[in-house]
Amino acid sequence: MGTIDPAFIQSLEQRPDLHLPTVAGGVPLIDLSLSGGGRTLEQLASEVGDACRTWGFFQVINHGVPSELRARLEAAAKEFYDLPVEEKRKVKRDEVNPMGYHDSEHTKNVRDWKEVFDFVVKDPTLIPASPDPDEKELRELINQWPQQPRGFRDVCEEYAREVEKLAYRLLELISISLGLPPDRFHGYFNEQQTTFMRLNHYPPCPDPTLALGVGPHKDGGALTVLAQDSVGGLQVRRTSDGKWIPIEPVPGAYIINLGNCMQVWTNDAYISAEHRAVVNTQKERFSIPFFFFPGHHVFVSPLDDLTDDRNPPRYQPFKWGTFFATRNRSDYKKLQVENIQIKHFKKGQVGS
Ligand SMILES: O=C(O)CCC(=O)C(=O)O
Ligand SMILES: [Fe+2]
Repeated sequence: MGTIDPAFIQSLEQRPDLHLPTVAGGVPLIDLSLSGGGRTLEQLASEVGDACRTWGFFQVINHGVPSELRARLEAAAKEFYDLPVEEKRKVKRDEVNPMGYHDSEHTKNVRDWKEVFDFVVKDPTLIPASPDPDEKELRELINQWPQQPRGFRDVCEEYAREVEKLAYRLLELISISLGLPPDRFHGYFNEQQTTFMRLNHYPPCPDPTLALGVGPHKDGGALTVLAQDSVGGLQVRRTSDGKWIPIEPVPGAYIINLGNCMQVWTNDAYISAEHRAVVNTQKERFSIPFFFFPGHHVFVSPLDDLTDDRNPPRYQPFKWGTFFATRNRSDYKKLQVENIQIKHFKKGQVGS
C-alpha cells in the first residue's frame, strides 16, 4: 500500500472494512411502476414506508428518469474531472459561495478522498447570511459553470429538472405511507427550496484501508436521490445492529435515502441512516446525489398530524436555513467542534 497525506487518515474505529459480504435481505429494491396492475398505489406506498422504517434506504427502478439523460450527465462529469486541476479550480467554491468545484471537503473533520462539483437547482437560492439563529439578512447562492466540457450546464440543469419530478413523487409516496394527504410536504419546497446537486468523483486511493471517499454521515434534507456507477463502495449502517452493509450497484436504479428533516417530521418513525463510501486502489468511482432540501424559512419539527399525547414531539423546532448554513460552514474546513446534527435538537438529550 502507498502512503497518504495524514489529513485523510481516519481514526482507528472509523477505518473501513473493504470486504464486507453481500447480505441477503439487504436494502429493498422497489419497482415504482404501477402499470402492470399488480399493485395499488397504497400497496406501493406501504412498501416504501416499510423501507423507510427499517432502513431509511431503498433502491428504485422504473423511476421515469430517462437513462439516456443520466448517461449524458455521467459522461459530462467524467469529462469535467479529466480536465487539469487548474481548469477545474477556475470554478472553485469558496467560503462566500459554496457552489462550484471543491477538492478538500471534510466530513466529521477528516478529509474525504474525493472531489466534488456542486450546483443549486433553483439559481439563485436564498439562505441566511450567517449561521447565527437570529440572522435576518439573506444571501444568494449562485452557480458557477465551467467553460468546458461544452454543454455541461445544459445537461446538469436538464437532469436536475427530471430528478426533481421523481423527488416529488417519492415525497407523495412517503406522505401516503404515513396516512397523510399526498401533497402534505410540498409547501416546504416549491421555488424556495435549497436543493442542490453534487457530482462526486472518487479517484483511486493508494491506501483505502485508512481513508474514506466520504466519511460516515447522515444527509440533511428530506431525501436524497443518488445515482451510483457500477464500481460500488457505498455502505449503510444498519440500525438494528450497527453493522455496515454494502449497497450493491443495480444498473439504472436510483438509491433513495431519507435525510434528517424526514426523521424529525416523522418523529423518528422513519430513519435517516448513517452511510459512507469506501474507495479502492484500482478504479475511480462517480456518484451523483440530488439533495432535496426545504426552503430556508421552513421550521422543521415533528408534524402535528403524527404526534399526540402518547407520541409527543421528540425534537425542538429548528430553522432549516440556519441548519444548512451551519453545515455548510463546517464541511468547508476542519473545525474543532462537531458538525451540527439533529440530535442537538432532541428534547431532553441535548449534547448526547
Ligand atoms: O458516493 C456515494 O455513494 C454516497 C455519497 C454521499 O453519501 C453524499 O454525497 O452525501
Ligand atoms: Fe450522503
